[in-house]
Amino acid sequence: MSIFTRRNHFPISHRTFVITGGSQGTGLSLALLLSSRGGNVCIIARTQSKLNSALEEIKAAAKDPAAQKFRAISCDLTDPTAVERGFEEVREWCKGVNEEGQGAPDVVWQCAGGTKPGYFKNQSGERVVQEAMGNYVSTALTANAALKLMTSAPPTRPNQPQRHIIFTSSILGFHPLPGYNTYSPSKAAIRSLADGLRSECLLYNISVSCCFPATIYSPGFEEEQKTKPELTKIIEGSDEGQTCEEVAGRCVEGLERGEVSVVTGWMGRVFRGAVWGGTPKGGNWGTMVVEMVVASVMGVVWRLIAWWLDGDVLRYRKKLVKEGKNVMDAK
Ligand SMILES: NC(=O)C1=CN([C@@H]2O[C@H](COP(=O)(O)OP(=O)(O)OC[C@H]3O[C@@H](n4cnc5c(N)ncnc54)[C@H](OP(=O)(O)O)[C@@H]3O)[C@@H](O)[C@H]2O)C=CC1
Ligand SMILES: CCCCCCCCCCCCCCCC(=O)[C@@H](N)CO
Repeated sequence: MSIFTRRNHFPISHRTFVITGGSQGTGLSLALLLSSRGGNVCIIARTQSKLNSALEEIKAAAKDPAAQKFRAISCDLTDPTAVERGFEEVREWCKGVNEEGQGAPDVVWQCAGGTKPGYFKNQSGERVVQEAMGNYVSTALTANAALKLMTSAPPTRPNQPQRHIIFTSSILGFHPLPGYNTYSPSKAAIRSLADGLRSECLLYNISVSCCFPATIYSPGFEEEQKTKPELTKIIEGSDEGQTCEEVAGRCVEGLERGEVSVVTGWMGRVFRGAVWGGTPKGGNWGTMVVEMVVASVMGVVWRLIAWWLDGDVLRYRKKLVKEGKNVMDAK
């Protein structure tokens, strides 16, 4: 951590990035940002057609199109065999990108994930499994494959910046909300994995960070709105939301400052402060002091927020009863 200097902890130019979920939404915005700053970018997602059009956009955004390299890999990250195969492709691609033929990327940034919100009892058993797979299991498999690659091809350049694995959780990974109960536990599990790996990866000199965005107006969010219960929309109403570009930019800024738990706005700060825990937050001394103040205030204030959030649920129940609706059938 820098005390007096402002070292950039997240150099981009000439480095090699793998972005899961890079075919749309936040992952695509990140890929575009990294490309425009001179990074080599490989995106991973399932749907080939979306990968193709995203790759064209990413190439068009390049800072130095003649020198930068790009790749799209179709892979279902919930399937261990597919992940192994996908990362073999990453290894081969990296060998061609790095001057020294290093068969590993500098950064693996995980953005794949999503949810179909709904009351938990209304979700199918398959949905419960799918969300655990699509959010937590896919992330764990990707981190596993990324670490295998990074440790089998150690850095060879003098003063090569630390390799880096970046996770994407959500503020719901700090504290869950009604309507998101197939999703929030997976995002909390991602937070736990990031915490555990951050410590374990000190062994290999590999950095691990985790980003915690709030509402992002992405294609995934548009889909969410179709099944989201009215109650969830009411509770979420106090969050302004951000565009994909804004979230991508804020995450990169946080990483440049050396933050380990990266939030993208004040809502994120509040949630992170409520779940202070033992995770180092990173960043400089100034931000650390601010975080400590937020955390100590939140220790008290979160009691009130939790009470207010439960109040939203109870008020909504009252409203349904008053309208003569069956609460058990709420959707
Ligand atoms: N939108 C929001 O409000 C918030 C989102 N987040 C998190 O941020 C991340 C990005 O979200 P958002 O921008 O909404 O993303 P989108 O839902 O718009 O896009 C998701 C991306 O992930 C890919 N993907 C999904 N499942 C898999 C899979 N099994 N294997 C490979 N790729 C997969 C999709 O491509 P394809 O379907 O072709 O595979 C797509 O590229 C997610 O992890 C999300 O949970 C966090 C906070 C808020
Ligand atoms: C003074 C402070 C008051 C705090 C009150 C709490 C308000 C709750 C805002 C919830 C926002 C939900 C973001 C969900 C993001 C997400 O991950 C999903 N969209 C899935 O993609």
